[in-house]
Amino acid sequence: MATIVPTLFSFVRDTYKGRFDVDTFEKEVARDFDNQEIAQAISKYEQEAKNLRNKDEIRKVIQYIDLTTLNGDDTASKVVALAKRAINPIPTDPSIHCGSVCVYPQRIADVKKFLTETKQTCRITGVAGGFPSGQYHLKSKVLECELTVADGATEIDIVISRASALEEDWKTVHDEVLACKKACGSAHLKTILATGELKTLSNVYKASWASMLAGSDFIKTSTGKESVNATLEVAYVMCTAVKRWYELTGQKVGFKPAGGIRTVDEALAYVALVKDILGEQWLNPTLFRIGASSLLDDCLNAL
Ligand SMILES: O=C[C@H](O)COP(=O)(O)O
Repeated sequence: MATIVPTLFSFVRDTYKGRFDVDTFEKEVARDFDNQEIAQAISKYEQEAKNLRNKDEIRKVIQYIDLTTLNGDDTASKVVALAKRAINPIPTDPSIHCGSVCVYPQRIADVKKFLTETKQTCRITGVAGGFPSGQYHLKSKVLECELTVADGATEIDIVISRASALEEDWKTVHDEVLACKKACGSAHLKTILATGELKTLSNVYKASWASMLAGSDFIKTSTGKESVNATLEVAYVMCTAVKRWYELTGQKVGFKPAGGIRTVDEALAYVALVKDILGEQWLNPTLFRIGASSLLDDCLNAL
């Protein structure tokens, strides 16, 4: 049994890798979600968040944060200040670091230069691949990923084509993510589903599946630029997909809720959800991040 299980995992993984078969996809994603069951689970997570609220958990939340600025007026000095904050978010405790610093492609080189000159390390996330609308030629999405990695990004957050998703063209969604994954080389790929624009939970599940099939290292809820960003409801569906993927392939895909998460209580509800659906093993920055521009302020106020 001990040898059969890894063999089965690698067989399933190799069957899926880089391939998209419409029939197999449709069969795997043909599932409904019970809204009442999700609502009950969410109120449980919100309750548990209150129990989790203590200094140790808040310190952990800080380490999950991809500390983000994604504004048109971002400058070198602004992103360097953000990187300093991500490296040492709690001035009295140099052992704590944020998950990464997350900026637009044109600002990656500024962060990289600062880290090189000061001999410091920090993961650098670049949003790329037509962020945030996804309404660009694939060639330009791929080039943007390549350039962003060349400038020093260690992680790339791309966004799926909502047009293809809403037209139920899941093969195109998959193929675009796959092309970006190849363009990222060894940089980690986080794929944003922009769930607020996907209309149904079934679409959220399908988008999760297409993204994981294409090799995403993480799936992420939102860009922060949609009118509806991260919710516990879509987190429930995405983590259910991550769990199913793990059961089938043995591969752990990370989860990143992002957009509109501003308070410790909100963040801890996501922690409770991940713990319940995926287990403690997902609760570390390798597999769980929170994309946020202002959550760190509330964490520091609560310490
Ligand atoms: O990926 C991260 C999000 O863009 C941050 O969104 P936020 O500014 O609402 O925290």
